[in-house]
Amino acid sequence: MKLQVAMDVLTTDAALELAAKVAPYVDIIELGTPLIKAEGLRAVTAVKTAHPDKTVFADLKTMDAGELEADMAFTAGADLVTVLGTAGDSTIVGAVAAATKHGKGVVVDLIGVADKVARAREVTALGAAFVEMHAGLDEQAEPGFSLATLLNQGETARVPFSLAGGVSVATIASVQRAGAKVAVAGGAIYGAEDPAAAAAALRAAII
Ligand SMILES: O=C([C@H](O)CO)[C@H](O)[C@H](O)COP(=O)(O)O
Repeated sequence: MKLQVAMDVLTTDAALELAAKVAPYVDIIELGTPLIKAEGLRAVTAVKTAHPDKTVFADLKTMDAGELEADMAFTAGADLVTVLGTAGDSTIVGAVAAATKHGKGVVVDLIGVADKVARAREVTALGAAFVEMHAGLDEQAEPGFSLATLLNQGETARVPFSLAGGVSVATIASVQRAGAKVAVAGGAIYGAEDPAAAAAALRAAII
């Protein structure tokens, strides 16, 4: 299983500083949606330039204009971009067309999708590289939130998936047991006093 750091910081400088600390321990470096909204795709170019050997993931959460937005991000240096699973099929097909043109990939983020298992299968058939079983920061803060539902949905879907929803050292082994190809960790890394040590601990917890 691969490890992805989600950089939900708000400036390119902070992203570059964080990426430099954690790069030795992660496979995929994600520029979070708030970062891209704050800094634009120049942040993607800056991170890819600093880490050409890493997979750079632009969390665009595209809902429309799939081909255009994906093309913009791939041109800026992204290797993977996200499109929302709640988007129409034509948006996902458009983004996949851009990915094919650039030799890159589309990840479909299932945040907010009611039937994640069914949608995961549909978008995989449309050409998604993998889906993201995702509970966002707001959903994680809701009373009664549990990672167990996401783990179960990932296992049940039987398609390639990543998992994001407050993944920590305590839970990353369960993410791997559920069959995820990528574990995504944001707050557990960027919120730690020592992000490099936190990333190293997550890496070490992968069996
Ligand atoms: O995608 C994310 C969220 O929508 C804000 O951009 C997070 O990066 C993702 O949830 C992973 O972060 P943690 O949940 O803090 O691990």
